[in-house]
Amino acid sequence: MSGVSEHETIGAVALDTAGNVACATSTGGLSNTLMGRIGDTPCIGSGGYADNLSGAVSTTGTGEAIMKITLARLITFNMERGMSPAEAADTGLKCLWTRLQNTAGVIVVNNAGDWAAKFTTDNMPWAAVAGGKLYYGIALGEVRTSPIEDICQ
Ligand SMILES: NC(=O)C[C@H](N)C(=O)O
Repeated sequence: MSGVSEHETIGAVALDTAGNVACATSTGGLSNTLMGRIGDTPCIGSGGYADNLSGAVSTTGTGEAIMKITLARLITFNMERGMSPAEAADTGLKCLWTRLQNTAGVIVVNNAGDWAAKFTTDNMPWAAVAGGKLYYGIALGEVRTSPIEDICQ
């Protein structure tokens, strides 16, 4: 992310065989913030949100902006209204830019197993496993695939 020092935020979203979705987000926060700053990561609806009715989201970016629009909840709300994970993520990230001129990255899975990794930052390392395949990338538009067996040796 341009101009912002990050400390390795890691997120995960998952769907199990019983139809349950889950999200997890961990972060070292941002540099040069006030002592005691909490940030968005532990705030439900901002750093992450999961609801079996729609799907799960994990976010990374500037916590103050993400919290102002409760980005993770906004994306699940978009899915509740019928959007795919990719559309819901793009719409949420567009809102973050339009309202606050801020960028972020998100990973999303819905309760049907469709998923998306979207970001408006310069890049975001991401990976997904679905249908026996590994998908991964870093740069905008980069989607590489490899058979799951290749990484399970
Ligand atoms: N890189 C990050 O995701 C930082 C985190 N969202 C925070 O503001 O604390």
